[in-house]
Amino acid sequence: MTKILTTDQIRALDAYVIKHEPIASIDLMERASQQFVDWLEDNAGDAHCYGIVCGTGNNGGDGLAIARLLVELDYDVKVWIVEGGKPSADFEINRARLPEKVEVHMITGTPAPGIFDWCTLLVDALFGSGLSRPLEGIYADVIDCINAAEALCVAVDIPSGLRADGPSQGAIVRATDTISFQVPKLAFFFASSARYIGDWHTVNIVPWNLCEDFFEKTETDHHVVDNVYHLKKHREKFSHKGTYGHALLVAGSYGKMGAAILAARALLRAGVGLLTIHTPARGYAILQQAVPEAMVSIDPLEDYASALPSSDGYSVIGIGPGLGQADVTVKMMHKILEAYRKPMVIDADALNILAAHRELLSLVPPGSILTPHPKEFERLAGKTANEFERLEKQKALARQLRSVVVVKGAYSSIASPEGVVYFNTTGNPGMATGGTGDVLTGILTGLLAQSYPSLDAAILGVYLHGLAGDLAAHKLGVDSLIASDLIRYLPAAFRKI
Ligand SMILES: NC(=O)C1=CN([C@@H]2O[C@H](COP(=O)(O)OP(=O)(O)OC[C@H]3O[C@@H](n4cnc5c(N)ncnc54)[C@H](OP(=O)(O)O)[C@@H]3O)[C@@H](O)[C@H]2O)[C@@H](O)CC1
Ligand SMILES: [K+]
Repeated sequence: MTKILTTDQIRALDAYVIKHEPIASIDLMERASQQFVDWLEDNAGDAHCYGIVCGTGNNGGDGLAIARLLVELDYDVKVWIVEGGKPSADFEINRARLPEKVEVHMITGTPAPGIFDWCTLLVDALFGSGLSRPLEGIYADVIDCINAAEALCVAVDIPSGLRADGPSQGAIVRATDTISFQVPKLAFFFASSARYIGDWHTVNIVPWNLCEDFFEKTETDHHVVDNVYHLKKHREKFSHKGTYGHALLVAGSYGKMGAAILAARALLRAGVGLLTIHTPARGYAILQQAVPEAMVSIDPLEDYASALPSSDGYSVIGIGPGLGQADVTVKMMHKILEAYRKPMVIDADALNILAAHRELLSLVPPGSILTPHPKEFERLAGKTANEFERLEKQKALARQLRSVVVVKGAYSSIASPEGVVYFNTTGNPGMATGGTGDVLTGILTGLLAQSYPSLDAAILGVYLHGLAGDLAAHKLGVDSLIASDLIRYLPAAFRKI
């Protein structure tokens, strides 16, 4: 897991490295700029007319060093410096190091439209992590010109105008790519930032072994899930189906039996020992045929689940996919929550029932996993003004329920009962289709059945779900991906980790 640091912590990291490596700050800037140029060469080497747009802080200092390094590689480079603010010491050093042959344009007033027409690639080095207020005036005008230009735009560290740790206002650069130094910023994980960040990449400017101690001692609520291998349990030679738990899946209603099938198949592929599906009577034949490995518990009602014979003996209950919200189903859910004290996986209509009958929230067994998408989360926790606020509400809900709350999205966020958040990095837009959530419920229920601790199950399950999607997309492309493909590629995802 990589820790996501605040801008203050990143500043402290830079200071730590400067002191302990030790390295002069201008040399650290040189290293950052070199890494940036290496990335450009590998990924945008055919863009020959580089326009470097600089502020006068250290982000602008990076820009000037990048300009010099590109000139040394024989690219055509022009520099624009927006005047204002006291130049930083390292900016001044790199200003003096810039070869005389490089054209430097000072921007002192509103720039003319089309000012960047010459460029095929713009490097945004106006502001980085030192942004302290919304950008306006001449800076906003320059940003309008950058955003209007046809050139690709690669941001140094963070798009200018975007705040790393909180909601942004004012003008913001819309980059095609963002190269962040050492660690990604919190804003990178939110849908609302995507149009500014483009694709983000991190480059190391400090060898990890030199800052290991710093990272260990630095506390943060936010992590990136980049490896889950250590979480995976191994299947023992002398194990049997009892070893891997007996899951109960409560899913499906009239017109939504597909959700039950998807969740059940994923549950089995996640390695559960035994599976029983409780389903409305109409689902009996469907499920027996579609999922022969599962047993079926049949509800007295034809179309909706209304009465579970007993929840005793099951290692875990997964509830929600395709369940519907009929009054009889609400009553059944109330009874299950009163009787069952082991962790549950709660999704879809089961979440909507909790949102509409808030008295049930206190009955959620500690250690459960809730998997709302943003709309379901809003129903549960209320509207929020932005994703930073939503993240805080997510942590609060996880603490309140002493459970894991997963808000699904491009970077699904997984909040532990202690309010620590893990952002998942697998998955792709092909997964934005109906049924993929049901597959996730199945995977998580299957892992909980096998006695994975709830947080491990959530981190591992969300990662595997996205990885199965990535492997499927690699073969099939993102446009035609369907939820069943995730189940088909789940075995390969397990093998891969
Ligand atoms: N530290 C290191 O060792 C390394 C750092 N590196 C690089 O440094 C970057 C951080 O540099 P930085 O701290 O100098 O901040 P940066 O964003 O360039 O500008 C700050 C200036 O802008 C001003 N200002 C702020 N908001 C404003 C506004 N709305 N409108 C107008 N002005 C505004 C602010 O003024 P103030 O807030 O003080 O009034 C201050 O003068 C980082 O992102 C990375 O690229 C790398 O080289 C690796 C090594
Ligand atoms: K920038």
